[in-house]
Amino acid sequence: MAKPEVQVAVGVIRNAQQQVLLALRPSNKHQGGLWEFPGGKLDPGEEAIDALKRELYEELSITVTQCEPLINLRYHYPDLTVVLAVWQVTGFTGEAVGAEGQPIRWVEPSQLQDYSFPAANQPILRALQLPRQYWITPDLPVAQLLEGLAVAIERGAALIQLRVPSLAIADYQALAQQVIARWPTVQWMLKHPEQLTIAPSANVGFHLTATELLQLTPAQRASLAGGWLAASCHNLIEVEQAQQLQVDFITLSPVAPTASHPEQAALGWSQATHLTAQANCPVYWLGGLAPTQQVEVLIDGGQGIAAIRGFWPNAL
Ligand SMILES: Nc1nc2c([nH]c(=O)n2[C@@H]2O[C@H](COP(=O)(O)OP(=O)(O)OP(=O)(O)O)[C@@H](O)[C@H]2O)c(=O)[nH]1
Ligand SMILES: [Mg+2]
Repeated sequence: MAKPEVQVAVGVIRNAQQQVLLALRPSNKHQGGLWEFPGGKLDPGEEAIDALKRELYEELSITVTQCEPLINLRYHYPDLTVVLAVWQVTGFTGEAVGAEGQPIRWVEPSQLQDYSFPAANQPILRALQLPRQYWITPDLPVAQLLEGLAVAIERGAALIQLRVPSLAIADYQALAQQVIARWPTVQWMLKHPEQLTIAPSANVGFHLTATELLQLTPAQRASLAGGWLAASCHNLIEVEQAQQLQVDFITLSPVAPTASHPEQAALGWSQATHLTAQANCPVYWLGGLAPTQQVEVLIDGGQGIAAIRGFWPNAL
């Protein structure tokens, strides 16, 4: 018999202190005894956003006034497949209470890793830690690059891929060490580690090309576990490989035609939406997008936008 599949709307609720609300699932329920983001199943014919509002009123006695999509996930438990539409709730009225008798708790985002969640929730935790913009460096001479980085970081760049293909590996390694030391609060994504002697850590991860992703073995993946691992994807095979190897997030490109790669066929918006729905991890859309299109990307399931020219202060 086919496994049942349930559609679920889930809210990551933030209060004014930016804490996140967790509820304890009753022990007699599916995934009981674990902490959850409040929410519940869609009624037949109900839209996810309406189910979110209804469930949060029923379970917590709050009325949602402002929210934005965070991530859409499909997860196969042994007994059940869940399709989670996860929203970030940034405005609500009323005071949250455990209206069904469930214990609730406001938690600092940095403390979320101390709680046990259903297995489906891992990508939600990653999406929460990642910003909406993924900055990719243009291939510039080092002095100009450092100048641009200083401005970008000043403007809020928090996740940056150091991509400088024209640099020899020794020079790239020196530059990477320099920027990590100078801007330790930035999350740096470096190129493939086999050529580098920098280890993954809390603020240093690696971004694989699609070719590197397709060649990555589970053992190599395990050796990269100390930091974020990302990969560039352009089609379903790569997206599935990323999922298989539990890559933390991906870029999907090119969404629209770009000046830099005019020969590459663009995915187009609907294919990008389709691949994002298959990814089960945070997806940054890349290529031919303006930063102002961020809202549309979020609505269609993306984590946000990745860009080179679109973000960089002096990239052109
Ligand atoms: N609410 C919620 N459900 C989750 C999360 N993660 C996760 O895998 N689920 C799964 O999603 C499914 C639906 O959740 P639910 O039990 O809240 O549904 P509900 O409020 O409609 O409850 P009910 O079945 O008592 O009417 C469950 O199988 C649950 O295990 C999460 O973070 N929050
Ligand atoms: Mg529920």
